[in-house]
Amino acid sequence: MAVIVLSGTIGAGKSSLTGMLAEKLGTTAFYESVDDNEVLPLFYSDPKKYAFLLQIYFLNKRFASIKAALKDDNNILDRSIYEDSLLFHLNADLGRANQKEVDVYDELLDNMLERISKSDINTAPDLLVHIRVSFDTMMKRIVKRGREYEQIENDPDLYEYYNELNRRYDRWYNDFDICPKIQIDGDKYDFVENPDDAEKVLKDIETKLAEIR
Ligand SMILES: Nc1ncnc2c1ncn2[C@@H]1O[C@H](COP(=O)(O)OP(=O)(O)OP(=O)(O)O)[C@@H](O)[C@H]1O
Ligand SMILES: Nc1nc(=O)c2ncn([C@H]3C[C@H](O)[C@@H](CO)O3)c2[nH]1
Repeated sequence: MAVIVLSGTIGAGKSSLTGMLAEKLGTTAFYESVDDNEVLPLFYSDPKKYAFLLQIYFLNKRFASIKAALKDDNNILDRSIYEDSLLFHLNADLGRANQKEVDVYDELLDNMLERISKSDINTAPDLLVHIRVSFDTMMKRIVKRGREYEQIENDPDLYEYYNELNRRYDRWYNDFDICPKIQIDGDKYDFVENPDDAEKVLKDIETKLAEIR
């Protein structure tokens, strides 16, 4: 059994492409807990207080989704577990988590990752689909989607948070070597509004899947 995982910064288009890909492959989409996530608005209102709690919340949900997704072939997860650490370490570097919290988190994540390591072909993802967007596109998409707590007009500090997150994502993707990967240009391909772009992106992913299997 194997899964396909999406990755990318906030607003990159992961949920959108997850749904499209699951429909195309006739499989199930597993979405990140957002609308039903009571910790997320708390985190945006007071990041220092809630960064660690949010991270544990996401890690727990993510692990449950992975276990459920692994029950069938080709299910799609709208964010990989490998990005959680990137988000948490950014928050820690911004002083929103202390060293003890970082140590506990890193150890917990390592423990969980042992169960889905790249040496285990039954649990490691088949493919990571990374949607890369420029900072400019990221900002436009966050506005377009309109989640209140993510808007810069409500919290100007988010500008630097998003900017740094986007920069770190580029490095993270280049270094990623857990499973085969493919990058989608989310600036170039408007796969949400343009059916030709959607077809091209889905075809590229299917070609890559055929190549690696
Ligand atoms: N390629 C695209 N072209 C045009 N609009 C897009 C594209 N990708 C996403 N969008 C739009 O951008 C917004 C964010 O997309 P989506 O929710 O899929 O992102 P996400 O990566 O899942 O974000 P998050 O990590 O915050 O959950 C939505 O309004 C979506 O319709
Ligand atoms: N701090 C933090 N750590 C995570 O692991 C994480 N995963 C997602 N998110 C935030 C980003 C979007 O606002 C929203 C939807 O992706 O949730 C996270 N935030």
